[in-house]
Amino acid sequence: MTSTQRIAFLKGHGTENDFVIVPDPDGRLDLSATAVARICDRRAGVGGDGLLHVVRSAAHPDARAMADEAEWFMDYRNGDGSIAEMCGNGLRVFARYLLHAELVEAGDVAIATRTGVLRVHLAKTGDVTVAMGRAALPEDGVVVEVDGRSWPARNVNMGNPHAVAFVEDLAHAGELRAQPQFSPAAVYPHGVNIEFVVDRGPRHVAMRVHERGSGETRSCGTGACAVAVATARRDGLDPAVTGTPVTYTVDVLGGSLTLTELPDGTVEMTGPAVIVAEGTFEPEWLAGALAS
Ligand SMILES: N[C@@H](CCC[C@H](N)C(=O)O)C(=O)O
Repeated sequence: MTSTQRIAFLKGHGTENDFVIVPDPDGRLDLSATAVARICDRRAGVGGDGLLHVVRSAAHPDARAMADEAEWFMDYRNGDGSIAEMCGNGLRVFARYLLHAELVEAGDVAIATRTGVLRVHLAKTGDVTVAMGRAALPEDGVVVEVDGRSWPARNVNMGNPHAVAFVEDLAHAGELRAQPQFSPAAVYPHGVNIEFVVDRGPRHVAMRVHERGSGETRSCGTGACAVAVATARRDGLDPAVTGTPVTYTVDVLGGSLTLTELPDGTVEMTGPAVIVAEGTFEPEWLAGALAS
């Protein structure tokens, strides 16, 4: 890229988990962690919880092997520039962008991610449904602690790591300006996303989340999946045993998501995905960010 080129970006969100979308079909941009953090900076950059780098699978080393199955790769980055395996809200927004840019047609779309190829059902408008794969729930005796209170937490892996703690009051999670303490540290060698959950009614819960690499966000799609599965097990429900799908509504600060666990153990997530704005980076500013 030369400093005179105008590079486009878009802004989007899914239940107010917001993303800078950077289309780069041929994988020409070298997005270092520092460059991503500068773009996601809410005061000195565009601002977002994370960044969705839109690249053809064939043009990215992490996705080349999936190119026959999925033309597009979601190269997701957290707001601090770190790479995460998966982002559920991001995947809905990514799919909405592909349709918006006429890169795919409405219907069923396969998208490559760092957890493999995932399938998205995309109507021309409205909510997006994503097949998020299976949750793994190893029994690890995880404990989460905030401001002197502690709770046992369920370790749930949705491609990325989660600790789900059931609390009496979401305010007990505190200000979530920093990562809550957790133990044993060895369970999460690469960090963890931590969800705090309260009951709202039958098969209906609410959560707050502290995300690895982004801080407190107003929603986390993989977190909502983890919460739905952890709540189902707490409630004595397991679709793999009963053969009956189980659906939970999970309220997040930025809206509501619907999660269904199917008898084959996979989880479907349905929720909004909104493109908010389109623009171009100032070439000099972007050149500085990319060089940092
Ligand atoms: N907000 C995302 C999760 C993004 C990745 C996460 N912060 C991690 O590091 O694992 C979602 O909607 O799933």
